[in-house]
Formats: sequence, C-alpha cells, structure tokens
Amino acid sequence: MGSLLGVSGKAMRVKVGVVGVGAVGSATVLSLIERGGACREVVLVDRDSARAEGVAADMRYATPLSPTMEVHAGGFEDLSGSDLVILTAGVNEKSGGATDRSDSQGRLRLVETNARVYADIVPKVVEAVPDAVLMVVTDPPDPLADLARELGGGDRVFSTGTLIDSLRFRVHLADRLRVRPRDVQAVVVGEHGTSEVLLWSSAAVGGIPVLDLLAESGTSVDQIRAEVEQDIRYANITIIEGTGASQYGIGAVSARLAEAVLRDERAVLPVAAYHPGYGVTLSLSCVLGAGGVQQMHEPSMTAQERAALDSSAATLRKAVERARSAAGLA
Ligand SMILES: NC(=O)c1ccc[n+]([C@@H]2O[C@H](COP(=O)([O-])OP(=O)(O)OC[C@H]3O[C@@H](n4cnc5c(N)ncnc54)[C@H](O)[C@@H]3O)[C@@H](O)[C@H]2O)c1
Repeated sequence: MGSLLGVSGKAMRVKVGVVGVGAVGSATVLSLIERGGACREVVLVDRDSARAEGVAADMRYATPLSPTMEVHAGGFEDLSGSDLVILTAGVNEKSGGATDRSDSQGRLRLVETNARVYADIVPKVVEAVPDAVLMVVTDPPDPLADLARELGGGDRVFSTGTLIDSLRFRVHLADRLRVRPRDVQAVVVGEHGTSEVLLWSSAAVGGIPVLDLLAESGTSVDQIRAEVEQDIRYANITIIEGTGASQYGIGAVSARLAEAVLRDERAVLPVAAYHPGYGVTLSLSCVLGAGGVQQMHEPSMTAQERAALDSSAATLRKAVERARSAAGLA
C-alpha cells in the first residue's frame, strides 16, 4: 500500500486570476467553484490584501464539495501562469454615484474613476502574465476594455458586455409568456448601459417571434415593450436599491464566460470585443473560446435597431476618449 504523502502532481493546471475581490469578484469565484471543473487554481488579488486573504479562506472551505480547485490570495506577481484574468476592481454604481434612473449617463458616470484604476492595474497584470486573456467586468466594461487593450492587453481583451442584459431580457420575456427563460432566444447588443439595444425583431420562443406571441396576450405590445425595456435597462439599480451591489447574476455570467474561454468552447454569446467597423468595443454575437473572442457577427436587425446600435457605438466612442484622458493617454 503506497502512501499519499509526498506524491506531487505535475499535470497541466488551468489557472484563473481575479483582480478586485469585492462583491462581484467574490460572487465570480463562488460561481467558478460551484460550476466546477473549468480551472484548477484561482488566485485573488486586491489592493486590500486582508480582504483577498479573508475571501480566499472563506471560499477554500467550499472547494471540497466541487471538482478539485485551489483558491488563494496573492499579489500581481502571483498571477503568473494564469490563462485568464478577470478584472472586477473599481468603484461600483452605488459608491460611484450612478444610481439615478433619470441620468442618461448611467454607468458611464464611473468611467474616469475606473479608468484611473485600470491605468494602475492593467500594466501590472500584463507584466505578470503577458499572454493571458483579460475579461473586463468593471463598469463601464466596454470603454474599459478598449483602455485595457491599449494598456497592453491587445486582442486578448473582451468585456462581459450585454450577456447579463440578454439574460435579463430572456427572464422578463419568459415571465410575460409563462415559459422557462432557457427556451427564450433574445439578444441585447451595443453598450452594457443605457444606450443598449434590445433586439425585439429577432426575439423568439420555439421559432415563433416573441412580438407575435405578445400580440395574442390582449395587452398593448407597445406597453409591454416599454415596461420590459425599463426593467432591463435599470435592473442594476433595482438590485442595488435592495442589496447595495449587483453581484450574483454577473458572478454567474463571469464564471460561465471563463468556462467558454478555458475549454475553447466556441460558444456563441453576446459579449463585447473591439470591432474595427465601429472603431470601439461593443457587444454583438461573438464566438468565444481559446484566446477570447474569435469571431463577431451582427444579428439580423430592423433599420430602427441598426440606427440605435450606431448611436450606442457613438456613445461608446465618446466614453473611450474620456477613459483615455483620465488614464493619461489622450
Ligand atoms: N459588467 C457588469 O455587468 C457588472 C455588473 C455588476 C457590477 N459591475 C462592476 O464591477 C465593479 C466591482 O463592483 P463591486 O460591487 O464588486 O465593488 P466593490 O467595491 O465591492 O469591490 C471592488 C474591489 O476593487 C478593489 N480595488 C479598487 N481599486 C483597486 C486597485 N487599484 N487595485 C486592486 N484592487 C482594487 C477594492 O479594494 C474592492 O475590493 C464595479 O465597477 C461595478 O460597477 C459590473
């Protein structure tokens, strides 16, 4: 009978870094543990190292219930060897004063503050792990992804974009149609923010256009559209009013996107990457796998939806200039 003591494994380890271990970073790590199997090691980095240590200690006790995973805190140098680094550092809507539904800026109000955070952290991440894919979660994620590209992340940068908004769209449509959200196909494109575009024209359930199904409901379709749009566009504020930070939905989204990258799934998901045609990072239907976003495709759109997407892209291009200026790049 051999002893387990002293046996050391040399198998390849898939490693993920999380920079920013607040509400969103913590929820992401818990989702990674509970979904299980996508990575073998997670390192947590935060300027508040005591917080990173505490969260790592707490999470470590959950790991025996899932496929093998080690969770530990560290400095930027400990990101070395990571395949993917998830960036959640920065102020959130509540601490950054972006919780007013009548403010058309929405999350863009955080751009200067969080651009300065990115000017601090991205060069350190890139120095420690030059080849890692970088997933931007910090708000506003799309202009910060453009900034992270310029700060050394290059084409390996993408943002969580409108996957969370698309899931919210599916949930609210499912409520109205009394079906399960998993069976609703509906996509939000453009900015993860107030200018985002809900693609009603292609939303469908079982191959039937959602707009046709809603027309049978007896309530005005225009009224339903307005209510659903309001629920989705300001879902973050509704959550924050109750809990202080939107975290669990985006944590699950970030863990799911990590899986798609680490397993080279070529999953088709609405996330955001730099699109040369629009000259900015924005969400379209993307193929996500090894190296990050491998392809971007435009879903079919009406002329009105396309005009709204162009306008969302213009909003994002202005936000990128603000981000660059705050980061000292302009
Ligand atoms: N993309 C999305 O869909 C989405 C959804 C929810 C929240 N968010 C955003 O995610 C970000 C994090 O939100 P949260 O609620 O976790 O905030 P939080 O305040 O709970 O956590 C932020 C963490 O970042 C750390 N941090 C700040 N500056 C740092 C630096 N220079 N270096 C290292 N660590 C640093 C802080 O110490 C803190 O632990 C916010 O910008 C929030 O708006 C994005």
